[in-house]
Amino acid sequence: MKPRTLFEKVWDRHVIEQEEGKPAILYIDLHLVHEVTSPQAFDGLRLHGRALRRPDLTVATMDHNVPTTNRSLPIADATSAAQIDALVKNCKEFGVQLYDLHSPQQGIVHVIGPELGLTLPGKTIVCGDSHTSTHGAFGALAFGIGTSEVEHVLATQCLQQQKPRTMEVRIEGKLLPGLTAKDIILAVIAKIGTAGATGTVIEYTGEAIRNLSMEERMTICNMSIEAGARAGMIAPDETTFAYLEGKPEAPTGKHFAEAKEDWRKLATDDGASYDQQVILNTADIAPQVTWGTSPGMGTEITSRVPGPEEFSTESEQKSTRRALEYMGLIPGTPITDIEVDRVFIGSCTNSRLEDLRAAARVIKNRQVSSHVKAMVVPGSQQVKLAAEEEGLHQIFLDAGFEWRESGCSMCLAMNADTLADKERCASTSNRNFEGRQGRGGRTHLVSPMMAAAAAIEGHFVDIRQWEFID
Ligand SMILES: CC(C)[C@H](C(=O)O)[C@@H](O)C(=O)O
Ligand code: SF4
Repeated sequence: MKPRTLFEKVWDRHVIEQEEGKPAILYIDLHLVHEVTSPQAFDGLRLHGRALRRPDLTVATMDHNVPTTNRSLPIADATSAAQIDALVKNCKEFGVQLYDLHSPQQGIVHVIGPELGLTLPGKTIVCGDSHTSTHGAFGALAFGIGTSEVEHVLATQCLQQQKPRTMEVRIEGKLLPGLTAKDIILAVIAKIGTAGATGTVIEYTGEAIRNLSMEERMTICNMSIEAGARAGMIAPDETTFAYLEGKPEAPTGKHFAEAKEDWRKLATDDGASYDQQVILNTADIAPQVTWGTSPGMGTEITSRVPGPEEFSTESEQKSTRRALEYMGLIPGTPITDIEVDRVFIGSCTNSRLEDLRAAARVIKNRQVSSHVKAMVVPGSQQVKLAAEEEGLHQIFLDAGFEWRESGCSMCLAMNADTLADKERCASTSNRNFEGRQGRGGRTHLVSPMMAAAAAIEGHFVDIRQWEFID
């Protein structure tokens, strides 16, 4: 048989029908649902008198709209309250397991899937959410779908899909202290651009990737979509299996051993080829800070804010000019001179236990700068609890951070957590679009360590040169 990539193997296992020149029909193993992109889909089912094809393969949580403060109070925002109520009602009516506002397993959909062991190697996973690519860290084929497709999957458990092309992103070298998975993926996007991987599924390979923990791998796959890719994947290995063993929904005992043998077969075969290839070495990557209004507008902490003339095309020059104006930045300013008003540690990119540990290590026995307001929003209630058991919350609170309940929060400001006009934020999230964290708000994407150091110093600092206890 012709050597195949990880993506091709998972794809082949799920094609139900493939007519020449047409999209394939894929079987979907897991459908994750949240409150923003599901109400119309459930309405559609009702309208056509349809039931759910596989309620047992459908799991819902509420994350985008949920308050991160006291949850016993009613939700003030009418749209948020309506979406949350609709999800409760729909899940009840259609028999879907829901982790609601008061569930100990509630959290951002891409954080709870892996932590519950729902996300497994070789699965096809969809959700009405672009960052579904996160789950590819386990060697699943996981991608975001639109609301009409959500309805289609609810009704049929299948999806029409054009076969994507493949791209290998190989990261060579080792990660030195201060450099993180977030810096790798921001550097990849800065290099290839936000459309660089359009129409492809990325497979991340190389020594640096193999040495990453599962949580770090999720950070990488999470942002694949910001490079334009359909999905990002990493071949499952011992790190993956160790993470999954004992997770509530993962196979157990003999079944786990059998599953492991099967999952091992998913790795890309020797001699398989990709349609495109990008190679980076960690030696050439420094901690990253975005300066503009797209995740590709990023640079190194040791660098300066670029000017429009540094870009070759007229359209790049125009978008740079506009981004600098929106961000209130002057070309030539050293990145380390940029002062921040707010720090947000959270989102499905960087709100897991290891992220919180990394940030806590930086801030321990220090104080948040007097002109900065900083908050930590754990990705799930389970992350929150685990962090509290280790005393991380106390480190954050002692330093002057707020410690909140889990959800998307200020990643996209659909709840009450927003930036004010012109407020500047060091954020561990994945999108820095205009208005993303609140109208007129200015977002700089960074790693949790870099965000923590910015909270303390009040401006960006090179974490590698900054003294912190390791
Ligand atoms: C609300 C949802 C549709 C959206 C997405 O698809 O990604 C959100 O999660 C985001 O990060 O912008
Ligand atoms: S945390 Fe942000 S990126 Fe992730 S699902 Fe929520 S809104 Fe989207």
